[in-house]
Amino acid sequence: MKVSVIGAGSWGTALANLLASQGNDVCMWARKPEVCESINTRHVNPRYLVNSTLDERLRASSDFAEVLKGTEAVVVVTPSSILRQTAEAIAPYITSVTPIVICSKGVEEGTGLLPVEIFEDVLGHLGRLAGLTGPNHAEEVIKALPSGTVIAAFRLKTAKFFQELFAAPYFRTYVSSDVIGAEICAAYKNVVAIAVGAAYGMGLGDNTASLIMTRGLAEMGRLVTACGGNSMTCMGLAGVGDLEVTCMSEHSRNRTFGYRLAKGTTLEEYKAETHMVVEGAVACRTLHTLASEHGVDLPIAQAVRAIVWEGATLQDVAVALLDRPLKAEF
Ligand SMILES: NC(=O)C1=CN([C@@H]2O[C@H](COP(=O)(O)OP(=O)(O)OC[C@H]3O[C@@H](n4cnc5c(N)ncnc54)[C@H](O)[C@@H]3O)[C@@H](O)[C@H]2O)C=CC1
Ligand SMILES: O=C(CO)COP(=O)(O)O
Repeated sequence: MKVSVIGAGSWGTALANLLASQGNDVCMWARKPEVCESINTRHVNPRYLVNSTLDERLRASSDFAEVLKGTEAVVVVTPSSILRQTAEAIAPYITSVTPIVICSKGVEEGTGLLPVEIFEDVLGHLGRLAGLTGPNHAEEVIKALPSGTVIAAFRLKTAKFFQELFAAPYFRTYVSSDVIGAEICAAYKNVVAIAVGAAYGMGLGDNTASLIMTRGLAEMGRLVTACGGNSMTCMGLAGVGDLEVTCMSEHSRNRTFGYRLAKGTTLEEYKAETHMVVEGAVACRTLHTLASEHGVDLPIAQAVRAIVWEGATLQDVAVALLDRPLKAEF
């Protein structure tokens, strides 16, 4: 199948490589021509996953027309902050029924829209849209280490289309009809991972990490339910699965950023050092829009927001969180 992957960061590269290795005709869009040149000639992405040799059949271009010519499926893997501009950029080159799966994790600033909703807003035709999310660090998928993921779509046929497309011996794909739940979990777990990383950075222990993860999961469930999603999604790969890997893995940018934050590194310094997105740093702000709209209290997300964007100290925020009124667990 002719597949277009939009975005050549770590996750775009790993997914494009997976699809090419399964025999698909894959062309990946990268912003920088030198990245395309390196992928096409040396089969290496010079900026992300630099130690991996990519499938020789994988091609790259910085020209949307070339990448999307004759495409039968589009895989979007840009940072969530540019999803709207990505949807607008691909619009002239796709048909009104081309299936699109969005693999980015986040919530739109200002509107509170989820990735699939942003694409619906720009391109219409909700039925051909899907979201892919789960505990999937690119660093492990590129090495073909077994992973599982969830493909959520409002239309089962679309979810099954992408389930078949991505399925590989080491990549197990599940379908779900809960797009809202899956995409809220995806955005939310990154925020909790920053809090866990920060706790470790402050010298706190595994009990603290577990407390943050479990109460973070409770917050996630409240928001998913309030927004019309299925709270059971929080118990699956998109929820607790991804929460666990992002809070605990050495590969997690969000967890590492939280750790470094506690040691005095700012968001700008961390991003300049790694060239990588830290989606949770934005999501702690954008999720607030959704939470306020639905009257949901999110103390952990609020704490992360106060530290990252409002200059609060970790110490003060930790004390305030622990000082909240005592209550029943559920
Ligand atoms: N890295 C991972 O293991 C996973 C990442 N994701 C999600 O996938 C999305 C992409 O993440 P990564 O691939 O990790 O990102 P990354 O940090 O590895 O790379 C970001 C990519 O976006 C490009 N980019 C940045 N600003 C841009 C702009 N204004 N216009 C066009 N391109 C721009 C960069 O050049 C780079 O190719 C995020 O939403 C992330 O949460 C989801 C699952 C796993
Ligand atoms: O979404 C991810 C794993 O599923 C990636 O998380 P990080 O951005 O924290 O690395």
